[in-house]
Amino acid sequence: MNAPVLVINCGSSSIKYALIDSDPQAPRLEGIAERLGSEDARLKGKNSAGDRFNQPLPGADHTQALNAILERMEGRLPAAVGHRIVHGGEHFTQAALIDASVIAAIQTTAALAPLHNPANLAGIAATQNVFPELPQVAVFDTAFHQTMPPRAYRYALPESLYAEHGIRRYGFHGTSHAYVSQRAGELSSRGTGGWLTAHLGNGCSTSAVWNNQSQDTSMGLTPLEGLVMGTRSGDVDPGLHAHLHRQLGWSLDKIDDVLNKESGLLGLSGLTNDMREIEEAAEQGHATAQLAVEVFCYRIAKSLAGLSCALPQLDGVIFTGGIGENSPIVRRRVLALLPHFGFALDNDANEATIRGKEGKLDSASHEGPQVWVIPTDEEGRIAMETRHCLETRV
Ligand SMILES: Nc1ncnc2c1ncn2[C@@H]1O[C@H](COP(=O)(O)OP(=O)(O)O)[C@@H](O)[C@H]1O
Ligand SMILES: CC(=O)OP(=O)(O)O
Ligand SMILES: [Mg+2]
Repeated sequence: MNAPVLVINCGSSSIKYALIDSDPQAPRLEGIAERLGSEDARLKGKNSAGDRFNQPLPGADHTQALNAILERMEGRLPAAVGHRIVHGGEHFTQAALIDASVIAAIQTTAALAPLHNPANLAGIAATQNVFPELPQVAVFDTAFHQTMPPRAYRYALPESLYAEHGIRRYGFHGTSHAYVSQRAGELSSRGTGGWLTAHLGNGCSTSAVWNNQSQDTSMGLTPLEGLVMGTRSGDVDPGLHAHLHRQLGWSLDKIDDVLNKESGLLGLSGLTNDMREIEEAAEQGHATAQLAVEVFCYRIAKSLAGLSCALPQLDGVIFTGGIGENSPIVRRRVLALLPHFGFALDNDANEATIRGKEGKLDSASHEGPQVWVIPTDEEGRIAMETRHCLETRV
């Protein structure tokens, strides 16, 4: 299949897209339609010459935005559409060609990812309207983590909650953890072995990967467990919900909203969910911004140290995502909290590896576990899995 694949990552008010050729080096048409449903809706992106555009789409919904995206395809029709689907439950261990039964299965897991799955389903419906002839493939964030053993995915809860209601840890950002760990295996003298991966974007998660298979990860039943994120709290005491309800009279919806949308870096700093701005404020002496960076880094280090138990051998750590790829401060502070692991960060390499650069950050002649920055490519991996799904279907 040589024609390009259109990759769609559909959120509740945005559609990220990329048109990806079978030659991974070919330029991509990519962008984001954002603030959909509002008067400020717009389509931002770049064309094949690399020129950027920013087109207002006042009041546009998902279908109208997809039509506008189609007009930016420069006459190249995709052969298939690959959708990022956040939660696939235990139904999906790999990508699936979308039909009525796949849609029904995604609907049954929607309750477990209320922020993500309904938007992903809306994206499928809108794309089927605009491209009724094209095969559509679902690529799941959870699929890569289906190799986790029970000791990692089971909560210590009554058996029936797992057996009858699917309450277990699933993990997310699987396409990213899979891509960066595989890439490290290709680039590093260590090959595929034991890698700790830290995907630090708006959502943040860590993973322990052995021989290209996820052994454990920081997110759980939902993408709220684990690290401190832009607006998500990550781990809190499981008793917190009852406490807030009984002591402050908060409803479950309010608690859910506060933990998902008002916590994390935003909650701690009281300023913003954007790490760039928090680092600037911290630099200028802003105490809550300093605390936000400190808690953020400490929780990453604590998670990586914990996940190392899942690996028979540690070959290295990989940083990725907007923060992992661009923040030498976060990388330095996380590694400084792991002195027993034998990492040896080269400060110049750390400072220089930003803005999409791939590289190893170790001091020369270091033989311990390695430190890598590998820019993630969720879209490229989704396109690859979409092709694979269509080429191997019986
Ligand atoms: N130069 C930088 N320094 C620190 N943080 C950065 C830098 N550039 C981007 N980021 C942070 O990356 C995060 C967004 O990550 P990204 O992976 O793009 O998000 P998403 O999960 O939406 O794809 C934001 O917190 C942003 O501030
Ligand atoms: C699962 C998840 O957290 O995704 P995102 O980082 O795109 O919000
Ligand atoms: Mg991202």
